[in-house]
Amino acid sequence: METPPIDLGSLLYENLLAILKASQRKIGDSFGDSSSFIGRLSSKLLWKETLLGLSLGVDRGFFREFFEGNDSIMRLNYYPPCYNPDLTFGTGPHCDPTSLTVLHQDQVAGSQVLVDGSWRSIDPDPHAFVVNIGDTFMALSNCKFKICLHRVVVNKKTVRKSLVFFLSPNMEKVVKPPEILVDPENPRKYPDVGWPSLLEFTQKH
Ligand SMILES: O=C(O)CCC(=O)C(=O)O
Ligand SMILES: [Fe+2]
Repeated sequence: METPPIDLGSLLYENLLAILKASQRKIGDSFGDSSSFIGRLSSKLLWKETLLGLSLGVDRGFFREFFEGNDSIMRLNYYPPCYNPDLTFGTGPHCDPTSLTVLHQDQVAGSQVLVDGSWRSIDPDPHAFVVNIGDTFMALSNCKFKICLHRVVVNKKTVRKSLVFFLSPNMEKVVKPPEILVDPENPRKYPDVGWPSLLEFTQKH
């Protein structure tokens, strides 16, 4: 009998939403609670073992092991209105050094991504998360997944807020793709690199 296809998009969305809802109550309580939330979010993200693992054909244990004891962080961004929005950015063009970024924006537009040489807005949608590939995941996937350059523009009138979760390995980890992603046609694109060195390199270049 054929197994019904998994709706990975819904699975991801339902999981993230449940965890974020729980966190909104908890973050107000104390920092201790918010850090335990980060632990839960990173260990329960089904997609890091299913969506990404499946699409790469990588054994699910690989990501579980790589992200064990991860040093993920959460950032709350606040962009005040700007008198001269054409002269500055909320956040200048950059790629995230971390593995994966899960972003939830409020109803104010501002996030943009570079596609084929032009900047495109990511329309705010309360029912959607924006998921970015970071440098670490690009190296881990032997460049099968690509980083994306993004930025935030500001506006004259309205405050903008966003909530960002950065999935990162712990500082002991060496970033190295699984063997299944390396063969003579797809040689290693990067040498083995410790996560702290990769982080430092991405911040300096
Ligand atoms: O606020 C946003 O939409 C994006 C923020 C961002 O790119 C970041 O915090 O790395
Ligand atoms: Fe970013």
